[in-house]
Amino acid sequence: GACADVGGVSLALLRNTRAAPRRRHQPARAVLSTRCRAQGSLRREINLSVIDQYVDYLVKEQGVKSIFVNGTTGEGLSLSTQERKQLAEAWVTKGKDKLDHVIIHVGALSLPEAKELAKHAAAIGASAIAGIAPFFLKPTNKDTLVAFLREVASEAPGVPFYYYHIPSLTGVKIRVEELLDGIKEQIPTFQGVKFSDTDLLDFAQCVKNNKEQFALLYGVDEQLLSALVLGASGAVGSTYNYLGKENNLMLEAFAKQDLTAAKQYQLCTGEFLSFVFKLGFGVAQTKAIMTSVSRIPMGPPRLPLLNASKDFIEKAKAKLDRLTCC
Ligand SMILES: CC(=O)N[C@H](C=O)[C@@H](O)[C@H](O)[C@H](O)CO
Ligand SMILES: CC(=O)C(=O)O
Repeated sequence: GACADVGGVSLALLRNTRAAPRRRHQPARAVLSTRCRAQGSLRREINLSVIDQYVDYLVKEQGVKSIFVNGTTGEGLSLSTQERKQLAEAWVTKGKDKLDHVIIHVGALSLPEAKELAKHAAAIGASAIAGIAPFFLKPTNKDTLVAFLREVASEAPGVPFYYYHIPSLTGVKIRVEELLDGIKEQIPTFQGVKFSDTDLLDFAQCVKNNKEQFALLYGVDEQLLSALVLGASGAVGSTYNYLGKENNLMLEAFAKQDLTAAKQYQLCTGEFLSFVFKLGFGVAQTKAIMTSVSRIPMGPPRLPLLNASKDFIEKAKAKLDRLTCC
C-alpha cells in the first residue's frame, strides 16, 4: 500500500512589536539585532512563543506529525540567518517526542549562508535538510545546480538532504527527472525531492526511474491525489496546516484503494482552494486562514507581503465553515 504522510509547514510566526527606545548604555544582544533602532516604530520580529501550541495543534487537531521549517510558507527567504537558526532550534526542541520529522529548509542565495544553515541544522539534530536552487544568479544547467547542492549537503554529512523543486518561485526549471539521474554519486546523503510543480510528466518519470527509492514528496496540494496515483511517497504543503485532517483521510482512502472517497476529499479541498485563488491567495492569506482556524496568533507576514484583507479573511472563513469534506 501507499505509505504516505502529509507534512505541515511552519509559518514564519512574526509579531508586531513596538520596540522600546534603547537606553544609552544597554548593550544590544544578538537576538535584538532585528529589532528596531528608531524609537517607537513598528517592526516585525519572529515569535517563538507560539510554537509549542502550534506543535500540539498540528498533531492533535490535524494529525500532522512532520514539519517543514523555513520554506515558502514560513517566509524562510525573508528571514535573517539568525532568525532561521532560532526557528529551526525552536521547532526541533518543541517537536521532540511529538513530531516524527522536522525538516529544515536551508536554501539561500548565498552558498556560505546555506552551508552555515546546513551545519547548524545538523548540530541541533534536525531529521533532514532541504534546499532550493539559488534564484537570483541562477544555475543554468544540472551540473551547476548539483555542484551547489552538493556543497550545502556536505556540511551536514549525517543528515538526509532533499532538493526543494519550486520553479514557479525560483525560476529554475531544470527538470527533476534529469537532476536525479546519478545524483546519489554526487550527494551521498540525497534522500528525495519536495516536488512543488504541476508538471506531472516530470514527476511520473521520477517515479519510474526511482531505483534509489528516493522519497518523492508532492507539493501542489490541490493535485495531491493525482500525484499519489503516480506513486508519490508523501506530501508537504501549506494547506495541511488547516486541512491536514481532510488530507489524511484522503491518504487513508487512497491506501484502501477507495478512489471514490479519495476523489471526494480532493474535490472538496480543491473547492476551497479554487474559491480563495479567485480572491487572491498566497502566503499572507495562508497565515490569516491558519490564525482563524487554529486560533493561534500566527502574526502578520513580513514585507514585501502584506496582511490579508478583512474581507478575504471573512469570506475564506465562511467558505471553510460551509465545507463538508468529512
Ligand atoms: C507556491 C506554494 O506556496 N506552494 C505550496 C508548497 O509548496 C503549496 O502548498 C501551495 O500553497 C498549495 O498547493 C496551494 O496552491
Ligand atoms: C508550502 C511549503 O511546502 C513550504 O512552505 O515550503
